[in-house]
This record gives sequence, C-alpha cells and structure tokens, in this order.
Amino acid sequence: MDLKTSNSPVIADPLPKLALPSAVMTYTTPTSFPSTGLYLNTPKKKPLPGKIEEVRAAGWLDLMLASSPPRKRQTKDFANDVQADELDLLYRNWVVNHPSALTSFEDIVNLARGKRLALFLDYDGTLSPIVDNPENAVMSDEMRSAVKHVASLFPTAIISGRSRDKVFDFVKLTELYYAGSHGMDIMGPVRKSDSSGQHVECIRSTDSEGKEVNLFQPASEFLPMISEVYKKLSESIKDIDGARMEDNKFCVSVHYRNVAPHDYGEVHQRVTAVLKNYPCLRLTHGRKVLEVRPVIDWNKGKAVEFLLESLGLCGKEDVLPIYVGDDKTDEDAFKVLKANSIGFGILVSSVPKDTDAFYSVRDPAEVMEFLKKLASWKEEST
Ligand SMILES: O=P(O)(O)OC[C@H]1O[C@H](O[C@H]2O[C@H](CO)[C@@H](O)[C@H](O)[C@H]2O)[C@H](O)[C@@H](O)[C@@H]1O
Repeated sequence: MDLKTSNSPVIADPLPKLALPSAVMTYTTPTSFPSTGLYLNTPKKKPLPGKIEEVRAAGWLDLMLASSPPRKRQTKDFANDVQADELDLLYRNWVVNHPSALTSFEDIVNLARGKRLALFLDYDGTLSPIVDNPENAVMSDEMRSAVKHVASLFPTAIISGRSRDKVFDFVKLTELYYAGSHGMDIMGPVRKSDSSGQHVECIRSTDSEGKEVNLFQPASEFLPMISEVYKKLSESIKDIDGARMEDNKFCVSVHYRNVAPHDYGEVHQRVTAVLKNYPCLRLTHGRKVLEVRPVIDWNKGKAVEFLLESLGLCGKEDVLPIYVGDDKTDEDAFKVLKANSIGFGILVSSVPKDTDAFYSVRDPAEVMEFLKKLASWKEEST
C-alpha cells in the first residue's frame, strides 16, 4: 500500500532519538516554585471572573455545557429527530476524514505489516463506558481479556488521568505498563541503557509482582500542594448539589456531570477562586470534569515518548505506535504521533470532534472489537 495516499496516515521518518527528560528541561523555574525543572511558560493570568456572565465571557461556561456527547434520545420527538438527523449527517461527513479503524482495518494491517506495534490505551471512555459515578467505571471482563490478549502480543500501556493505583485497580493486568495522573506517574520497564544513567530522574522500584520497574514522577514536588488544594476544593464545592471531587494523586478532578447546568458557572467560579492562590497549578477541562494539575510541561504525549524510549522502541523505523483515546488530554498523544509521523491515533467518539487522531471508533465496544481484530491478525500472520 502506498503510505502517502490521502486515506492513510503518513508514516515516514521515525521520531528522532529523544533525550528525555532533559529535552523538557529548557523551561525556567520560578524560584518560589518547587524545582522540578519542567515548568511551562504560561502567559500572564487574566483577572478572575467575578460573575457568572464573566465566566461565560471567558468561554469556560460554553465549554462546560458542551463537554461530553449528548446522551441517547429518550423520547420520540420531531425536533429531536431533526437534530439527530443533522448530527448523523455531520458525523458521516466527519468520518470521511477520520475513517473507522474497523472498516479501514485492512489499511491499518498494511501499515502494520513488518512492524512492531506498540499500543497505548486511555481508560475512561475508551476501555470503560462513561458513567455518572467515576467509582463505577468498571471494565467488562470481555474488555479485560481483549486487553490481556493484545498485551501478550504487543507492548501495551494504559495512560490515564486517574491515579496509577486506581486505574490498576480497575484494569488488574500485571502485563501492562501504567501511566497515571495524565502521564505524571509512570511505571515503566527498566532498560539496560538505564545503567548508563539515561533516565536519571527515575526511581528504581518493584511492581506488585516483585518485578524491577522504573518510576517516573516529574511532579512529585507538587504532592503537598495538590493535597492541600484537594482539601480546599472539597470544602469549597461541598454545598453544590452533584459536584464531586476525585483525588488523582498528581492532579485533582472536580466532576460536574451530576450538577444542574445552571450551577456549572458556580462550580467554575469556586474552583478558580481557590486556584488564584496557586499560580503553579493550572486548570484544564475534560468530559464534564475540571482538572487541576501542576504547571509542568508534561502530558500524555510526553508520556508516550517516554514509554517508547523506555521500551527501546524510539526512533526505530519498524515500530508503529497506536494510541486510542476519547478525551482532550489524549490529543497531546495524537499530536506527538502525527507530528513525528511515527504512528497514529484512534479517537473514540460518536460525534464529530476536532482531533489529531487519524482514525476513529464510536465507543468502547468498537475499541474492543478493534483490539480483538488486531490480536487475530497478529496471530494469523505469525
Ligand atoms: O484519561 P482518562 O482515563 O480518560 O481519565 C480522564 C478522567 O476520567 C474519569 O472521568 C470521566 O469518566 C467518569 C466515569 O465514566 C465520568 O463520570 C466523568 O464525567 C468523566 O470525566 C475520571 O473520573 C477522572 O478522574 C479522569 O481525569
């Protein structure tokens, strides 16, 4: 297959060998902040919005209202049906540019032939369906065995916004690599090259099975600050019906999925009011969730690069990394694969979205089908 046809991601020059983490050390460290060396140069903050209208003006309220695709229609209603037909049409147009990884499976196989695949999987909305209570986002046994199966064939990692321990409790597979807190807590393999001092910032540790692993936690100096902010935010939002906090170790989630839309502005206002005293924390936005995290130049994309490097798969022409994810934070990983033309992303979405992923699937059920197909193909071809 011609890799440069417009219907396939262009897999060209491999990623130049990364010198992680020193590649991200060029940022200046404000003296009053912890000295992790990975700070982002953020623009000066705008004044905090004081009223709900100002929250809207800042664009956050619209983002909060639009976050996460609408639920399936419950009623038979003409206006709803027209809107749904329009959405279907938009989706059909969008999928032309982001073809289904299932219907384009042959193209993917053609790209993968003769290459070593590396799989990176997001958790929520990718391996488990989105549910109202984050504690209930369990993975089905069928999905677990599909992931276990691919992990026996390709190096596979889960990269989640949740804390690493929590995502492991859901997945329960020791054969995977895990990156929690949006990549700020990575448990990866120990490389022979580590003895030459390549990953100076890693801590040698052992996993639950006693296997030697490398721990990489670029935001460890923020831990006391994050737990302080967690307490303050919990106190601040406790009277907002449906608002819920989640401690993700190196970041904090403020969930508003179960909050009435007229209170969204209030949630945002309370969060920004607490954060104004923490200039080295920043706010990002996911699916009905506001996320507080350290201002360091580290994200899921950097975690993918780091893991590829740790696995000895970086800069190799015969390696094809695939990243599957559903959320904004996964875009950092899609971007890395696209920018370096080394692999491609698969966006999990049933509605059109602006994305750097090349392929798409509609939901976790399709993710599972894709993983099963990949495993069968690999087994048949060997
Ligand atoms: O990177 P991920 O593994 O996708 O984690 C991102 C966030 O996922 C979880 O929240 C989302 O899923 C919940 C359960 O389905 C849902 O209730 C919530 O509205 C979604 O935003 C998780 O709870 C967060 O901590 C993660 O940051």
